[in-house]
Amino acid sequence: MVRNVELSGYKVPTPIQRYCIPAINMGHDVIAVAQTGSGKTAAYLIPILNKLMGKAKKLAAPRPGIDTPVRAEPLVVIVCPSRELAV
Ligand SMILES: Nc1ncnc2c1ncn2[C@@H]1O[C@H](COP(=O)(O)OP(=O)(O)OP(=O)(O)O)[C@@H](O)[C@H]1O
Repeated sequence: MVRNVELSGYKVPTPIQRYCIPAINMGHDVIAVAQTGSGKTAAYLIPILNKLMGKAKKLAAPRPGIDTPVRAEPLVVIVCPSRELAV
């Protein structure tokens, strides 16, 4: 995960990321407010992706002919205040 963040060109976390990423990694719920362009998206997506990595089997939907029990369920809900931010 850290390597991929570095490959994205992110060398230093923004202030909102510095506070949010450790808190989310510890399992806390977070409500954060910061101005546009301050890096809020990565502040929640980096720890979310970190938690989801390695859980592909759990995320996979059941498929016909495959005996291994797998299930599909939402693990993350991201709420946006407008349609434009969601697309
Ligand atoms: N740690 C970082 N280092 C360098 N660039 C970053 C970092 N975090 C985010 N960025 C870049 O800064 C830009 C703005 O980030 P982003 O759009 O995620 O901010 P935001 O706060 O979510 O904005 P908005 O309020 O519009 O949703 C993007 O191009 C993003 O790739």
